[in-house]
Amino acid sequence: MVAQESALQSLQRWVPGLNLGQDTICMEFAGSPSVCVGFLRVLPFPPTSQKHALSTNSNGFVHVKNPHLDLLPEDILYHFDLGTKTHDLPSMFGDVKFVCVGGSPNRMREFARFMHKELGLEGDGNNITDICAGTDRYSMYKSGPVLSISHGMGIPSISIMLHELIKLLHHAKSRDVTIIRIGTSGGIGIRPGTVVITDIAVDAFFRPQFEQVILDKVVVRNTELHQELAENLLRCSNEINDFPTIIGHTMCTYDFYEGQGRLDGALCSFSKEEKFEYLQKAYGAGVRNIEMESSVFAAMCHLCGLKAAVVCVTLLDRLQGDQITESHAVLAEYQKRPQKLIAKFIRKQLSLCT
Ligand SMILES: O=P(O)(O)O[C@@H]1C[C@H](O)[C@@H](CO)O1
Ligand SMILES: O=c1cc[nH]c(=O)[nH]1
Repeated sequence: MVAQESALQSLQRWVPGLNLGQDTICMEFAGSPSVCVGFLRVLPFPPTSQKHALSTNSNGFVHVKNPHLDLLPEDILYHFDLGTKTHDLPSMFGDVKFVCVGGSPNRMREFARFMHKELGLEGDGNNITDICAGTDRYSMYKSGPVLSISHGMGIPSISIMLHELIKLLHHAKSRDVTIIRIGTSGGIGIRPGTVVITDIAVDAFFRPQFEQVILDKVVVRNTELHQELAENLLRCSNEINDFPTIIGHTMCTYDFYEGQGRLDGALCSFSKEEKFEYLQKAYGAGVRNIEMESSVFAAMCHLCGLKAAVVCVTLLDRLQGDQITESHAVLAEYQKRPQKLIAKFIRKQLSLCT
């Protein structure tokens, strides 16, 4: 009990306003020693400035927070079909400055081709090869300093990819990396085709946190994204002036159907009225879109010192319906919007445009 109290006191120094309770929950913070204490209840919004101070990474390298890694003779990144002994990761990835991730392998290949052209790289980019061709779990393409990777659907899939990606960037000694998820989502109360830049990812209870079960404990992780990066991206979109873009909260769910309040799944255990009440409540809490990866993405990037953003286009307004009824051509054009925005941002960062 004595040890627990002193850990709690030290946590309170990091997070003023931390509330003690009887829940079996742990809270982790970027930049702190690996703090994990039982019997805590945490307030949802530790002050922003404090959290950024905690995650500041002075040398620009990507943090891995796992002391066991140093003991491995070789690190096999199994789902990428890459490894520290079989591949020269620093020469393959040491120059990476931007990592863009999204659910679909085809979308991420198209993005890599698009970036190849946007960066004025040699050739037409059409013969760009999948670095992870030895596995069909994920696809990975590299266009100059831009890495483009697919992550599949949902939290478990993107989480596995991120563990291996963060280790890859660490082994490669990549520095000052910005990572952006470019995806699709369902909007709430906004015009389909609107691009939402996430300020904070929230769970299905609208709490800005991600809960990860580790051994027999629930560990609560912060899901705030990089606010300055979000505002910078919004400015880029205003300059393009081609499609509506807003900053808002993104709700991350474990399911596309019942988990997102849809009435059209194989199962549905609630009424139409309950669905609307829930979505209106989400809107009232600041949620403007729903997808399935942002919370773990924000949490892992924050802990590892990666500057991260989530930029998702909305395919429909969930207050108007559940089914995605737009034509393939319209959906394809919508999916291109986050890509155009990120291309503009990267070009600006590399001083390739004003
Ligand atoms: O990046 P994508 O477009 O795959 O993200 C959303 C969330 C789920 O993965 C999927 C559901 O259709 O789309
Ligand atoms: O409604 C939607 C559309 C895309 N992706 C989601 O997760 N939900």
